[in-house]
Amino acid sequence: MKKRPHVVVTRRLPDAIETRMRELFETELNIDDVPMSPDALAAAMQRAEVLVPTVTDRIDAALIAAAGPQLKLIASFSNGFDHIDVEAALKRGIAVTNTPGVLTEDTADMTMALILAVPRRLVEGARVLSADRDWAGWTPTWMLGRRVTGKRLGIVGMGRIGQAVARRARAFGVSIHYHNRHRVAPQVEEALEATWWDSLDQMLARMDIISINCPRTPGTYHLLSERRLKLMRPEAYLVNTARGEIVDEAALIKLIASGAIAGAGLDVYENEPMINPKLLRLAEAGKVVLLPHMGSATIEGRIEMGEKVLINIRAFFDGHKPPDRVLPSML
Ligand SMILES: NC(=O)C1=CN([C@@H]2O[C@H](COP(=O)(O)OP(=O)(O)OC[C@H]3O[C@@H](n4cnc5c(N)ncnc54)[C@H](O)[C@@H]3O)[C@@H](O)[C@H]2O)C=CC1
Ligand SMILES: O=CC(=O)O
Repeated sequence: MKKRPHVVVTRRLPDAIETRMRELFETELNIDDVPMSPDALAAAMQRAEVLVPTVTDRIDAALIAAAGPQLKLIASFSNGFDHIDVEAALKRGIAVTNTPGVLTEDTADMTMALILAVPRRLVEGARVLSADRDWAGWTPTWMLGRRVTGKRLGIVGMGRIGQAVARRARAFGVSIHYHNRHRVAPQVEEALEATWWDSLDQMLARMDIISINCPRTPGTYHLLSERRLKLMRPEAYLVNTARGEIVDEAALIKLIASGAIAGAGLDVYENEPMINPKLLRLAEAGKVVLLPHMGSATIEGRIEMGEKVLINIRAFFDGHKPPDRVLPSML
């Protein structure tokens, strides 16, 4: 009988996925769900043929260099793969896979929720009834936000999630603009009635809402730098459900605090899980809505991500190319 591959999983996964994983592979689970230290990850990479990490595991070049020769596949339970030094892995002959597509709609829903929540002061309003309970009733001038319909949305990164955000925003009467590494296919642009901006700077200066939906790569670190954030209009909002490091967080905080940008809706942060206390104060003041990196957090999505991990591992050990290989052209 063929030897079952030895798989190490770094965090708890949905029950159904863990059960199936145990049926199919020689599986080590992280039952306590405590994040693995770099030493624990290094040890796991010494014994595993397959590592199943998530976005909270930093698989850097040093860890990959120290991995045992039996490690053949890093099958990440995530869409983004910026936590893995893919180039170093591929150089060592270790394949890398991710779980694209199955969390597109969930993450776009959460992005749209932030696009609505920030200008319409949703969280502030909800807090009035849950905490203080001192609501004196409806008044014509209290708790006024900004209208969403008729506004211009600029999407940075018009891939799967960016396009799904555009589809939703159109239904709210928002006009779609985008900046992407490459212009998207004409039929996609046409269906979304989307306007392409070759210049990110020019787009930033004209939009009411900016949504960040590009991956974190060496090229997108602080893509929204202080200089670029300063191009935004004082009435504009920034929403980021991609990765914290794409935005210069300290500059964003400064500009919101000074009124140079109206506010922000964030699901991701530069130093997760640490949150800059100044951001928490802005949240108290109703200037930002902060979510704890939960863009893809649905039961359905997490099960489908797990299924993708299973399929990728099986395909690899059956001698096929796993469907969700991260290729050098994607880096
Ligand atoms: N908050 C959350 O829970 C989640 C966050 N994500 C994040 O969302 C990101 C996007 O996911 P998908 O839409 O599935 O990826 P995708 O690969 O389909 O789309 C990304 C788009 O960004 C573009 N892009 C790359 N570099 C760019 C640059 N410098 N400037 C402008 N555009 C650039 C690409 O050309 C591509 O069209 C992931 O990489 C991940 O970091 C993904 C899932 C859940
Ligand atoms: O941020 C989550 C992911 O899957 O990427």
